[in-house]
Order: sequence, then structure tokens, then C-alpha cells
Amino acid sequence: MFDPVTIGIVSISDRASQGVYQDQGLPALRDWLTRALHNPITFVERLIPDERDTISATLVELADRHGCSLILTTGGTGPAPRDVTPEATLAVADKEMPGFGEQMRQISLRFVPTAILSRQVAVIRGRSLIINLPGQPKSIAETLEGLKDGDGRPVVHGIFAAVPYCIDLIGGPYLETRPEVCVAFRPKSAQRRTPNE
Ligand SMILES: Nc1ncnc2c1ncn2[C@@H]1O[C@H](COP(=O)(O)OP(=O)(O)OP(=O)(O)O)[C@@H](O)[C@H]1O
Ligand SMILES: Nc1nc2c(c(=O)[nH]1)N[C@H]1C(S)=C(S)[C@@H](COP(=O)(O)O)O[C@H]1N2
Repeated sequence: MFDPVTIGIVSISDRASQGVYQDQGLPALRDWLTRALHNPITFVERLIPDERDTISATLVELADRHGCSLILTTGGTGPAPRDVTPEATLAVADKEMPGFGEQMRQISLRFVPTAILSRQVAVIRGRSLIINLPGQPKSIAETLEGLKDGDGRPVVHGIFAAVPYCIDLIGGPYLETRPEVCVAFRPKSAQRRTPNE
């Protein structure tokens, strides 16, 4: 039996939230997570504009009221004046987790030279892990999954490899991934059962 998990997904885009174009962020997040995880997922979804207070309030609502163990945001991480997702995320943080941002920029550099323009952060709030992803819909799978060679072997690990153990450490459900999408790493002592058991 797999533990149920509640995951918040937040698409932050002025134009998608106004209906100028159709949001592709939420479907991309939902599709990737559903493919990657064995656990039954309850999604709490929000599509909001690039407003700092709205973003912070949404993260607090998803973490504190809905009890999301994981919250993924997409959009608003760049240098433009309205890109304020990292500031809004840091404003509600108990702890910063710099490794996620560092690794995401490393991965993204394999795809685009402008990867260094993303100021994405990850933080812990209570029992929630909150991670910013860039706004380009294709960047969602790129950063979560990393880069694989022609035989499906990882060239650069995606950040999701470290997410299940991080959620263990903050007291959340035991997340189990499908290895063909993402191999999650846990120290032996933290493994509940062997893969595919
Ligand atoms: N939610 C989304 N759905 C579809 N495409 C998106 C979405 N968010 C971003 N994009 C695409 O990725 C590009 C870069 O994303 P970014 O977050 O920098 O958007 P932006 O230029 O600030 O504009 P906006 O906030 O209005 O989406 C956008 O110009 C758009 O082409
Ligand atoms: N994997 C990946 N990372 C990426 C990109 C991308 O296409 N793929 N786009 C970059 C660009 S062009 C920008 S400006 C920054 C910030 O994007 P955001 O403001 O949409 O969050 O993310 C960067 N990171």
C-alpha cells in the first residue's frame, strides 16, 4: 500500500491567469507527478498572477490549511520587475534549501544557456517542502526529471530524486517513484521496502 499524499501545484503567470493564453503549467505539473509517483495524490491547484502577497498567501494556505507535503510553483523566477516568486517563497520560509536551486540551474544549463536567469528557491515551511520551478512549461519535466542518455540512464539527476527523502525528514508520507521516470535516493536505513517489492 502506498501512502496518500496531498500536493499543491501553483502556476504563477499574469497572462495565463488573465486568460491571455491557456495555462500549461498546472497540466504539466499534474501529468509529471502522476507519472512519477506510485502514491495516490490529492492535488490542490491554484492559477494566480505574479503578485507577491497573493503568492505568499497561497503558499501559506496550501501548507497550513491543506497540509500539502509538497508544493511546486511554476513561473515568476526570472529577473523581470514582475518576477517575484522567490521573494514571496522566502517570505513564508522556516528554512531555505539552497541545494534544489543550485541543482536546477545545473540541470537547466544542459538545456538552455539562460538557465542562470532563474532565481528559483526551495524552502521548508512546517511539514511542507516548497520548490519553485521556472515558467516555461517544458522546464517542469526538465528540472524534475533531469537529463537521460539514449538508454534512459541519468546524465544529470533531476531534483525530484531528493524530494522523497526530504519529505521523510520533515515528517511527511513515504513517497515512492516509478524508476523509469525518476529514481529516488534514500540512505539504506531510511528505506521502507526494496523497490518493486
Ligand atoms: N502558465 C503558463 N502557461 C503556458 N506558458 C507559459 C506559462 N508561464 C510561462 N509560459 C511561457 O514561458 C515564458 C516565460 O515564462 P515567464 O514566467 O517568464 O512569463 P512572463 O514572460 O513573466 O509572463 P506571464 O507572467 O504573463 O506568463 C512565457 O513568456 C510563456 O511563453
Ligand atoms: N530547464 C529550463 N530552465 C529554464 C528555462 C528553460 O527553458 N528550461 N528558461 C530559462 C529562462 S529563459 C528564464 S528567464 C528563467 C526564469 O523563468 P521564469 O521567469 O519563467 O520563472 O528560467 C530559465 N530556466
